[in-house]
Amino acid sequence: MTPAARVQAAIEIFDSILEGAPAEKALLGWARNSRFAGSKDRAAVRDHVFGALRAKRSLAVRGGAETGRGILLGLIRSQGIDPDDIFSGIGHAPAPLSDAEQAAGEAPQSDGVRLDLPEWLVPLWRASLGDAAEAMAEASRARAPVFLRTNRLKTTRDAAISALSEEGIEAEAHEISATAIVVTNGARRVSQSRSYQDGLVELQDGASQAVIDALSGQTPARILDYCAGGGGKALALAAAFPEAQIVAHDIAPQRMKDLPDRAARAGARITVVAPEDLPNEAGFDVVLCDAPCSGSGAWRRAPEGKWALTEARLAELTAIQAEVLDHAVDFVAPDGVLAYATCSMLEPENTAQVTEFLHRHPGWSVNAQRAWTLLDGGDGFFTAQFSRDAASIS
Ligand SMILES: C[S@@+](CC[C@H](N)C(=O)[O-])C[C@H]1O[C@@H](n2cnc3c(N)ncnc32)[C@H](O)[C@@H]1O
Repeated sequence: MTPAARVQAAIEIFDSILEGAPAEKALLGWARNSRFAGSKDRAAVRDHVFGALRAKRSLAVRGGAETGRGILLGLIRSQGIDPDDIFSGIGHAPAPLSDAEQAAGEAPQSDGVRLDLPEWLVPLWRASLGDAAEAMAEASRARAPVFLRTNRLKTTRDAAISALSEEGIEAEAHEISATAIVVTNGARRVSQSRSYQDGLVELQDGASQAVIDALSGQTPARILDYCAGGGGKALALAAAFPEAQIVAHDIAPQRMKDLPDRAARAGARITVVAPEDLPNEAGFDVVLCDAPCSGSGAWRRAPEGKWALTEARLAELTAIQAEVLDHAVDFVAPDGVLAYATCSMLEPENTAQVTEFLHRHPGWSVNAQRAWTLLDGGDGFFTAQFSRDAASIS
């Protein structure tokens, strides 16, 4: 495919996203119907679509319309490419620009457009991030780095980097976590590599790994991953605490369906427990609640979440987060730790949850709290650890 044909494909895919199709589904549908497209074409089209999604509002202004064509025109302009080279109408290229499209492209006006955020979110974004708000909005428009976690059950970080290098994947250690590796070249080959398939490394964001590092002062015998989902954190817990029994739970147990296979590949022992069986369990030294959240710290990876978030949805999420904490607290051993985490940078999901939890649960204190922003290299994350006050342990 020519560069221009790739842009035309992205325009059509973006139109179906604007009509309500999930981005991954729209890309898959296009790939299935475009057997002529090679892997480089698919990667380039995907980059266009996700690049456009991350900055949808400002690009629509630059391109003069909230359509696939307008937004992709905005993307081409933002990349400093002459639109006439792409919008030529030759072969499978998009049609030449109209006079109106030639004239479009003025600078974005409102804060929401300039920062590429939904308008209602701008004040909350500023209140949550303070001086870093603009930098974080800008960083949310960039592509996320590909992070791997060294699986310490099988290897060391240096050995994993060497093994990747032998397979032509360049990677280096990242300071965000003692297990973190960032891929500098060959990211698309990771999932097919021996290093990945043999379980030396897992795909996991760096800040996600740092949340597990934050528990390193503990010597737990039993750990409950209360919101285990696909099991990324459960696997990291199993590697960080090889002596501990790790129990994985999720309100939607089908989300954990791949966990036994992932654990086998990683050489990790994880017990998956069904929600109806959880009441038979108690007395965990660590209970981790990696709660459902807005995902605002991970919008570089999942930009659709940015545009889908509404005030009502945020209120729903904060209610679920409080409920998760209130249920999970019963599973914590008397001298155990309740750890809360979100991949969000929004205050109502983070410090406000901590304050409200302490109000609802007298006799508990926070003993550690930490936030990571995109400037730390990984996703935006938050964690807090609670424990019972000595006087309330009987
Ligand atoms: C952020 S995801 C977990 C990601 C996972 N820990 C990982 O590292 O891959 C949040 C999970 O919480 C689960 N969840 C939502 N409400 C819950 C509840 N009330 N109790 C337990 N899990 C819940 C969701 O099904 C979802 O899988």
